[in-house]
Formats: sequence, structure tokens, C-alpha cells
Amino acid sequence: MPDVSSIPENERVYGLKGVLEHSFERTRHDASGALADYIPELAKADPDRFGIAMASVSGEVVGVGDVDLPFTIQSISKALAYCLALEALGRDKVLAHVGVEPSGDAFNAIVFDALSNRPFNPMVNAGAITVSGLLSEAFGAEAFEVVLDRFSAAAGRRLVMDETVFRSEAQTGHRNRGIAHLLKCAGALGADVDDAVDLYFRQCSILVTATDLAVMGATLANIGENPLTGSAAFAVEAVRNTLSVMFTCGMYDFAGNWAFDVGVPAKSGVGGGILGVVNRQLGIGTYSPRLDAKGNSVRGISAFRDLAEEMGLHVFDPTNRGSSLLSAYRR
Ligand SMILES: NC(=O)CC[C@H](N)C(=O)O
Repeated sequence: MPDVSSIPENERVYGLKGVLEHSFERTRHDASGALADYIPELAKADPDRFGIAMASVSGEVVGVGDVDLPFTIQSISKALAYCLALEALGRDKVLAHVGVEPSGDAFNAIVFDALSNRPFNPMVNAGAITVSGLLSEAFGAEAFEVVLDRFSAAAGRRLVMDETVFRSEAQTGHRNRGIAHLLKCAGALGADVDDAVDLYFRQCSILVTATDLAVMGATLANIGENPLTGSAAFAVEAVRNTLSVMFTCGMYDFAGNWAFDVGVPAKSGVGGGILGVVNRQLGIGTYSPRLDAKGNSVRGISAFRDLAEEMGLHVFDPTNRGSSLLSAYRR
């Protein structure tokens, strides 16, 4: 660990919380984008809410703005469910059903890899529904409890599902049901269609806060062990594989831009959350429900860009501090 006196004064003075406060101030004024409304219940969110939280692998948690406000995890669940499936079923079994190539298409695109008849990757709906199918086959009637337990272990507190959002999506999710039927027809989905989409809609309806996303991110950054509780949430090998797919596919058809500008593995959800992972250092969670045309949170993207620039988080950035990142921000 470097001597604190070698760290520039301005960074020492502000600490992680100060960095967040500045970033929040620089990004909070953008009111562009719109709430997701294809799941009717999501259109009821307060569009002005905004929070940024960070959790370190050494257990420090800081936040600014609406970091304790619950919202549904939505597609961020895809990354965690994939991690669980890799661990429970093994990588080969999962790879036989879902690929790891970016699709370049929207999250809800009705498109499979023509060569293999598999969905492109587990971060778009087709792949995520297939993963939910694998989990529902593996765990039967207990599948949602298993998922909720693991998500809770990653967040370090008992999470619950929002029944109203679940029902809203279950009643209107015809496109996802259609995707599931096509997956079944293509042979990618082994599970019963209704079981697979039921688990998928339930996992998407789990309530989290920006702070939870930060702690979940820190759990992934800490290769599966929650740094606050000390308990293992995910297997090491599964975390490695999940972060790889988050890096290349986590932001749907914005994944290339994200890797270019921000340069950390991340996953977004149409509830307005983004979870980012600074490997071996930090988890970052943002919440702002106005989305861009690709379904990613507008201010969430701005906050991540700002933090990546400010802190040198991009994996290939010459200012990336690697393992001395946290000591640079120690007060
Ligand atoms: N991108 C998302 O967050 C989509 C999740 C949502 N439950 C859906 O399948 O449509």
C-alpha cells in the first residue's frame, strides 16, 4: 500500500464520499430521457430521483442522493442469475444453451444466433429467459427462493419482491412470452415456457436500492464474497465468467460505447438502476429512472462516465491506479 503522503492532497481531502458529491453535482441536472412504460407499473416512478452509491471491497459504503429508495432490479438480475446458473449447473451446460457473443441488438430483440440456435448472450432477454429456464429446471418450485437468497447474500440484507410490478409485467409481457416460445421451438429452452418466464418476471421484480447495487457490485469485485458480511454469495469461477459477459454485453447495444468510455463491467435495468464493478476494488450503484432509447438510465450513464474519468476507473486508462485505488481515496 503506498504511503498516504504520496497521494495528491485534493484526493486525500475528499475521500470517496466527496468524489461522489462532486460527480452527483455535475450530472444531476440532465432531465432528458423517459420512464419505461411498457411495464405499466414502472411508469409510476418519480422521474427526478437520482442516487449514486459506492461500496469498497474493504467494506466502506458511501452514497449521495436517493440511495435508499427501492426500485425493481429488472435486467440487472440477468447478471446475478447467470452467475448462479454457472455455479449450479457448470459452465459447459450453461454454454450449451446460451452464448457469450454481443448481439448488437436491443435487449428485447427477437433474434438468436443462427449457427447454434442459441440466444447470443445472457444479458439480453432471450438469453436471460433461457437462464431462468435452466434455474427453474435445476431447482424446481424452490427456484425463486434460491435466486432471492443469493441476491440477498450479495446485497447483505434480505431482499423482497414487488408483487405489483411482478403482476404488471406478467400480465403485459407478451413479447417475453413470445421469445420464450420461440426459444422452446429452437431447442434452447429445456424448461416449461410458463415456469421460465414466471421466474424471469419474478427475479426482475426484486426490490433493491442504489446502495444494494453498490454492495452487490462490491461482492462481485471481491470475487463473490460480500465484503460487509464476509459470507460467500457466488463461486469465484462463476464471477469471472459473469464479469466477462457484463463487460462485453451488459449495456445491450450500447455495450461497445460503454466499454470505450467507461471501461468497467456493468449491467443496467429498465427500472433505472446500473450496477458497475471495478475489479477487486469497488461496486458502484446508480439510480435514475429516465432512460435513453436503448433502455439505459441517462444520468446513470453520465455518472459512470464522470466517475470513470475522475477516478481513472477504465481498465485500460493510463491513470488507472489498480490495487492502490482505494488507498488514494482514503481520508
Ligand atoms: N432491460 C430490462 O431491464 C428489461 C427487463 C424487463 N423485465 C423485461 O424483460 O422487459
